[in-house]
Amino acid sequence: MSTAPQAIEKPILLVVEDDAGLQRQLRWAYEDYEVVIAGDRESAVAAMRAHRPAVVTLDLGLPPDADGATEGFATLEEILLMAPHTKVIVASGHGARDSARRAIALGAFDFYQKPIDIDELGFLVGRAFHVAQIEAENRRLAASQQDAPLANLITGAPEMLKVSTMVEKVAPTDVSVLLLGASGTGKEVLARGVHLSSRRADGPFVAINCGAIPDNLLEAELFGYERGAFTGAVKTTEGKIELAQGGTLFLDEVGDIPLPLQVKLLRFIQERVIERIGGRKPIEVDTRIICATHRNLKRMIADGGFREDLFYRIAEVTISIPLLREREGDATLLANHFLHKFSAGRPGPSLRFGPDALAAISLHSWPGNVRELENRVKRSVIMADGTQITAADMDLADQPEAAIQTLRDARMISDRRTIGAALTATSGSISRAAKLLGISRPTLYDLIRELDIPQP
Ligand SMILES: Nc1ncnc2c1ncn2[C@@H]1O[C@H](COP(=O)(O)OP(=O)(O)OP(=O)(O)O)[C@@H](O)[C@H]1O
Repeated sequence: MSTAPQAIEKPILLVVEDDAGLQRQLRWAYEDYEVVIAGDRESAVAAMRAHRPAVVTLDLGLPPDADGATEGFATLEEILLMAPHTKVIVASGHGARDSARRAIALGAFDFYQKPIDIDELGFLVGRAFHVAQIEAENRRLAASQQDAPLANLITGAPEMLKVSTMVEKVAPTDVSVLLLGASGTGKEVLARGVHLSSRRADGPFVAINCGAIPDNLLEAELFGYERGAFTGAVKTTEGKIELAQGGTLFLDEVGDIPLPLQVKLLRFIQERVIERIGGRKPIEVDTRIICATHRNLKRMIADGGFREDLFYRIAEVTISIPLLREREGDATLLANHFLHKFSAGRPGPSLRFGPDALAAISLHSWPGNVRELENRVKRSVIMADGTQITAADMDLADQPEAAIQTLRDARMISDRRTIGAALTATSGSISRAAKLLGISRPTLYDLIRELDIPQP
């Protein structure tokens, strides 16, 4: 039994040519393409709309200006306006090099001189299809990378890969997520990642740093107010919660919200309804809440600074983000990423890190985490003379001090890691974790406090 050969779709080549003889010749010349012919600007534009060819050959001498090039240029411009990535090969009459040059300046891909040599034109057409295909593939790749929810998260460290896997798992669900991490560790990057991989990705992502807004203004920022609600309330204003309707609300530094406001926030989370300050109308808001803090909320609960009921509402899933110095290799990786970002478009030869800068990057303890690294690289791009960035350009020249600090840090890092793992393995049970670690419960408590270890 024989199977019918599968029809392979040929790429479409649009030939814009008014000469009937040449039209016939070209129609049969290229068997690798589906040739579509157009004799003037109007039919060329119609064919573009109908077929979206990747490659077009265009005779500049089109009616009503068959002896000039105005109609040809107008057609070229319309094609590129409609589909800027089209590869247009223009045909110019003998001795019309200026026209060819102008066509290239307008965005034509290439040109050839009449009379037509079918083989030569075939070669140009083949090359144009090849380039068009590579460019289309690059655009597709770039778009898919841009759209990837965690595209902005640069990391090679296993600890962070675990974090991004967790983000990908919780994102499609509607659970509340609490991100625990020191300043500059990328909490907002991850919160955005959760939003972008969720069903709310088309809705707004509204971020508010509760620690940066004075207590007396925070309520108005979050809940909004009606005109005349207080002195200075000149017009009704929506709060951040309302602005996050249909999307995600990111409450950064949630531990900084004062207790009375915590009560109001809890009520919103339970009832999904808010009232603006000075307003009487309940407003329903459908939003997902992601919180973050660098504080130890469990300790705050014990000290009476944070409501336990609110904690359980905002922390259905908790994700702990490691410090930059705990992510092996990431400081160098990120430094190169930021160097690339900040030196793009800079005139002169490309910059790279010199050996002392690279040593400083891996020895420094990065108390300000990724944000500090980003700022230091930005600074170094401005300060660098020549092509090599030095440790001094990053303001990291005091190596011995950094190294000594690193030894102490190394112990802390290892202690944090081991204790964190024991707590995770025992689902946060202090007595079982202490047993696993071979230390007493009070010692473990002390270490948790001293090393500021978030508890799962
Ligand atoms: N893994 C990463 N890859 C690339 N850029 C990152 C990464 N982590 C953080 N950044 C960048 O570092 C800066 C700080 O990150 P982000 O604002 O997310 O941190 P944060 O933990 O929310 O900080 P803060 O607690 O101070 O608000 C941002 O410019 C962010 O784009």
